[in-house]
Amino acid sequence: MPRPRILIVGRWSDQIGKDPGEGVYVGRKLIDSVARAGAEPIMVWPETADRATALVGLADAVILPGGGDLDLRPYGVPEVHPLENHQPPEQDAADVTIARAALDAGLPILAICRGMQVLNVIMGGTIFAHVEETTVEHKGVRHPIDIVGGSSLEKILGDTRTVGYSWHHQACRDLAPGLVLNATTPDGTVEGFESTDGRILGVQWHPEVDAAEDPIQARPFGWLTDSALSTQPS
Ligand SMILES: NCCCC(=O)O
Repeated sequence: MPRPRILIVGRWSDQIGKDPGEGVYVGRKLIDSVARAGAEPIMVWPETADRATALVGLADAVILPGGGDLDLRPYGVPEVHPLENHQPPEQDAADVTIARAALDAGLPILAICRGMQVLNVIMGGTIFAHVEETTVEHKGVRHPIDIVGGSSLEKILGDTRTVGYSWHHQACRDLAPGLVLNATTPDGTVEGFESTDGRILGVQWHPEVDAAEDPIQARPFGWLTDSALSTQPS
């Protein structure tokens, strides 16, 4: 069976390239995590919904990676929080068009941090524009989580109750229809969700950061590869 093809939406940066100084990239740890799980990582940067649909048609699964903040104004949040760090509209369009196309195609999706928040709002959920620091530090730490018993996440992570590297100032508030909570931090922050049909896994932390050294953090990529293989024609 061929290695499944996993699309990863690129991240915009003004630190890449010489002229005009903008580029699109995927972090090395994310690429390595996918390859190590037995799949082929393919970076994509769609600029229209039609291109996103065409790209998704070539793939077996999708990763919506982490990154800066989504502009929430198109999703019913009129005020921009002063600490929001919006990405260029092209970044939001790339993530949203691929996410919508993957949902339409029924492809497995691993949504990480920003990707999880993007998926939640486009499916009809809501986001906290800024989460004040509580008893749980959310910036650059590995913190404890409570995992919902019987969830897919529990099957994936087993007995571990500490997430990998986590850095965020926003968080999912109300989950969209079709998504169910699978993990929270002790302060109640949403740390993960999954779809009722088993095709979507969202994690607020970044499993790719520790996946090379920590086999548990590699498991979400194994889950995505297995899910992608199960959708390939036999
Ligand atoms: N909002 C983008 C994901 C990272 C963060 O919440 O800071």
